[in-house]
Amino acid sequence: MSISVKKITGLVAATFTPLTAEGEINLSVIGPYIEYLVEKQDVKSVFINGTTGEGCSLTVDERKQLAAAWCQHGKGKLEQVIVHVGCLSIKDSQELARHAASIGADGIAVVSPSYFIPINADALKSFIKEVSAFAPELPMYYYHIPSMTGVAFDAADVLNGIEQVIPSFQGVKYTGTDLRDLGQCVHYCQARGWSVLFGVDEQLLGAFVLGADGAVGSTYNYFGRVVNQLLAAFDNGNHMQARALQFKSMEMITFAKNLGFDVAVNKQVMSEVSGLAMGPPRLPLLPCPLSKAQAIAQKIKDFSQGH
Ligand SMILES: CC(=O)N[C@H](C=O)[C@@H](O)[C@H](O)[C@H](O)CO
Ligand SMILES: CC(=O)C(=O)O
Repeated sequence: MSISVKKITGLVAATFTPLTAEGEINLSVIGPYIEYLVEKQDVKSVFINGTTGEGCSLTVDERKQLAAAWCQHGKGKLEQVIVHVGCLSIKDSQELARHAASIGADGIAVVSPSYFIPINADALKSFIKEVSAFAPELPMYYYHIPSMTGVAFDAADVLNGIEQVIPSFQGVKYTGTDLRDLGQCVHYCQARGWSVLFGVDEQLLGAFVLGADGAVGSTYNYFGRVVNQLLAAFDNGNHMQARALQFKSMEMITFAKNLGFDVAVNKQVMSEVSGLAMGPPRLPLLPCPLSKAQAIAQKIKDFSQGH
C-alpha cells in the first residue's frame, strides 16, 4: 500500500491547549491562534495534543474536539495539522487515530506508553502498528521523548524495519540529545523519503547540520519568526548568522529554565507574548507567579526586536 504524503519541513508549533479560567477547553481561541501563528510567527504547521498541549492530561473527547477545531480552522491556512494520539490505553489511542483520519488530519504521531513501558523496540513497534491500523491511510510518526516516557532504547532501533510492519510510517519526532541516534534516524529516514523532526529547540542547529527536515517545539509558538531566520541563514550557508540566532534561542530558553520553565510557565509566557488567553494548565501544578512569565516574555520580545 502506498499513501500520498507531503514531507514535513520547517518549523512546526507544538501548540498549547487553551483552557477557560474554569479549566474547560476553550475552542474559541483556536481560530485566532492560527492567525497569530501564520501572521506573526510565519509558522504554518502544528503538532497538537502533544507534551506542550498537555494531551495526556485531557480526556479522549476533549482531544477529539480540539483536533476537529484545529483541522476545521486550519483548512486553507495551515500546511499540516499533526495530531498526537498517544495514551496509556491503546484503545484510546486507536480511537483517536480513527477520529484523526475522519476529520482530515494530515498525520498522526504517537509516544510510547509510559506506565507499562515496552521492554524493547519490537514491543514498541507492535504498539505503533496496532494504533496505525485504525488510520492506515494517515502518515504515522513515532514521537521519541525518552525523558518523559522512560523508553530505554534508541529511536533508530524502532525505525529499523518498521516499514515492513507499518506501511504508513513516515518518520520520527526526535526529542532527545543523542546525536548519534539522531544521525542514524536521519540516515534511515532519508533513504525512504521520511521526515525527521527535531524537538529540542535550544539545539536545533545541530540537528539541521545532521540533516533533520524540520522541528517541532513549544518555543516556535512565540519565537518562530526568529528561528525561521536561523533556518534561512543555515540554508544560505551563513553559519555564523545561524549560530548567532541559535545562541539567542539558547539564552532565552536557559533564562526561562533558570526561572523554572514547566508547561504552566510556558503556557503563561505564550499568553503574555501573543495576547491570546491560554488559561491555566489542566493539572494543578505549582502556582506560577505572573512575574516569572512576564520576565521571560520580556526577554522574548527584546530578542525578537528587529526580526
Ligand atoms: C520536553 C518538551 O516539552 N520539549 C519540547 C518539545 O519536544 C520543547 O519544545 C521544549 O519545550 C523546548 O525545547 C524548551 O526546552
Ligand atoms: C514539543 C513537542 O513536540 C510537544 O510539545 O509535544
